[in-house]
Amino acid sequence: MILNDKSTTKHLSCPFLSMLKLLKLVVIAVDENDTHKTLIEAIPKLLNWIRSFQYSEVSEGPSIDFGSEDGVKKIKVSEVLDIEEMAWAPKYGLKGMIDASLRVNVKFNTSKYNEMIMPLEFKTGKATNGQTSMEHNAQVMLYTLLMSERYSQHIGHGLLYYLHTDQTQGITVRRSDLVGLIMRRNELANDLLKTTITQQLPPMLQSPNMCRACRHLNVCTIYHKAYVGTTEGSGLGGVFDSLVSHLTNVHTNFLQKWDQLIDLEAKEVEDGDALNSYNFPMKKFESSLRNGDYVILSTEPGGILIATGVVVDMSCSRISVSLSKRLRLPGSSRTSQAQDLHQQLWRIHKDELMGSFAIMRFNLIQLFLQNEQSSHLRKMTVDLEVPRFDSGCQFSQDPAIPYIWSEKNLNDDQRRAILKILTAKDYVLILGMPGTGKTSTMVYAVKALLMRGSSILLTSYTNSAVDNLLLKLKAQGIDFIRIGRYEVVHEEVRENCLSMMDTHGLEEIKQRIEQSKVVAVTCLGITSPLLSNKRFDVCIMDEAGQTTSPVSLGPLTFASKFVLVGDHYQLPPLVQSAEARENGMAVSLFCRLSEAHPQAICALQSQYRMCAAIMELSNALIYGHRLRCGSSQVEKAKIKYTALPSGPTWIKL
Ligand SMILES: Nc1ncnc2c1ncn2[C@@H]1O[C@H](COP(=O)(O)OP(=O)(O)OP(=O)(O)O)[C@@H](O)[C@H]1O
Repeated sequence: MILNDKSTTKHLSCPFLSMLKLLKLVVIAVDENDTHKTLIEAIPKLLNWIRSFQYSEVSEGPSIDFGSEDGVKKIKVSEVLDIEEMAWAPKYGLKGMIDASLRVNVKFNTSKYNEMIMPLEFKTGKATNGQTSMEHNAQVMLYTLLMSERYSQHIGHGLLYYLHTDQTQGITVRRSDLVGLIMRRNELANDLLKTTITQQLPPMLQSPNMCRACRHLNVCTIYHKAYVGTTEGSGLGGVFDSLVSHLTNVHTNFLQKWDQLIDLEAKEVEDGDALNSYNFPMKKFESSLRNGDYVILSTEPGGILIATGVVVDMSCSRISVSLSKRLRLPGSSRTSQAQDLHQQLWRIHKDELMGSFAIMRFNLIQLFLQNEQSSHLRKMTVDLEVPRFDSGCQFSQDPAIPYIWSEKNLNDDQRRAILKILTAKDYVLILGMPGTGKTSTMVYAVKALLMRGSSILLTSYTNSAVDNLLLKLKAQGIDFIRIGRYEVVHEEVRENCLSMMDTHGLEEIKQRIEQSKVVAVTCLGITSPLLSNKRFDVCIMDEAGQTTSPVSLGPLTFASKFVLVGDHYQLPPLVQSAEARENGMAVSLFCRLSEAHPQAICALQSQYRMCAAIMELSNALIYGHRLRCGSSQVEKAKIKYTALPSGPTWIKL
């Protein structure tokens, strides 16, 4: 069926629409019809490739040029071992994802065919000469190295297929080329290592032609300015100045400080107990893994990376990981595959690249880019400029103000907090002591902002805090979109996840996101492609007192003003490295802004969770008697306890 043009096109194009929904192709900002057309046009070429290269007893296979040393060879593909194979070689410090891993029969000068394993790399563009072609060749050569390690055999050839020109090129690996590539890799690794030890970055290339076209130019120049500082050192003259002239010493010190703190914390986590290995079935285990964590699966012993996935379920004896494709051990035969997988001892560890540190670094650098949004956020969070508020009299026509005054479910503190949010031009800090109705206040703040027509990004560090707020919004009949992986979202909120909605194609997805006034996501979920290019009037962040600054900054970049809700008297952000903690990593943005501008704080002090005697303990120890009971019922509340005849002897009434 796969080799029949019509049915393959039909087969591949039908699930395409639903695939679009799942893959959230909104990110690449392409027209759905164009994408569809590209795919449909590619299918005949791919089928043709498969037809001509597939193994046959009768045909010789196409002739492929493997370069001056090996010349032209006839080749036939006898088996596709894997597609998108994760190849990771800790020995060389390299990893990659191979488009297709093939078993190939190659006819050398004799009449005999030799069986070989080789990588096939697809390129959608043309075969060019110059730099690009060199990069493609180097990529395939490195894949052969990774595959040699993975399949425990020497792999010395590879294939490159250019879809645009329908050309297949053979690549013969020369030892000298590999040595050159490994040396470049080592130079890079050495520079990175030096950076972590001496806090000095490698020099810039100082090549205006190459640098101007480089997509990392912004980030590279910002780091260069922070660590080295000079225009001469950049080798880019005026271009460098135009990219970084907006950065002051305060900015570069901030960037350096947080960059180093993130390094310290990342090092601690990597060296610490983030690695967990389990055997199937598992004995009882202790783990720092959580549902929803991105993980890497590798074999033990050997440390060969097999797959990446997401933890979807955990109990004390079992861990379930959702994988994007079938699990397969390289070198294992089809017949023994199931048994080999079962007998394998597995190592499962957190994929930190997909995790918080990469996002923290990304957020940090975003703050220093030269654009209007970054500039405003920088003024507030780095320069600590005084936050501005409108005077209430400007809002005589604003429906949100009378609504808040008339809302009976709010107490005075909560009302004052929401009015402050409505009048803020930059940001507000809501200090919510325990049980004082932070969540309820956020719900009514959302209602009031919606009356004004504002768009709102709701966020928090944990999925549970985001969903807790959403459940209350739902109870009030407020519509929202929840961005996040289905498995980690509260089941009553799942129908608000885009992947669960009945949408028809990209345009509708884009429209729904565009039109939705309330979008909710965790602080680390902001890298979702669905949020690219989306702007909000306000970002409301819960648990802000427990979230580190570089994590908090991410969601704030999406909005014109922000509301941080938290209580820095409760738990600070969790920081594992003692050195990072001592140097300020556990000081949240909420805490920093509270200390810099107490006038931006609105405190919720009436609590509904503790009777007077219990509250007094919190008051005496932490809150300096600012906490009060929200009602006399709360104040006098008592638990009615009826002692059971066999009840614990230590409880005495
Ligand atoms: N204005 C109010 N009048 C009466 N009860 C209220 C009021 N505001 C909140 N509550 C009640 O107080 C309790 C705590 O509210 P909520 O969960 O919103 O507080 P929180 O500050 O988010 O809690 P936490 O300290 O766990 O973060 C809830 O039972 C809620 O119904």
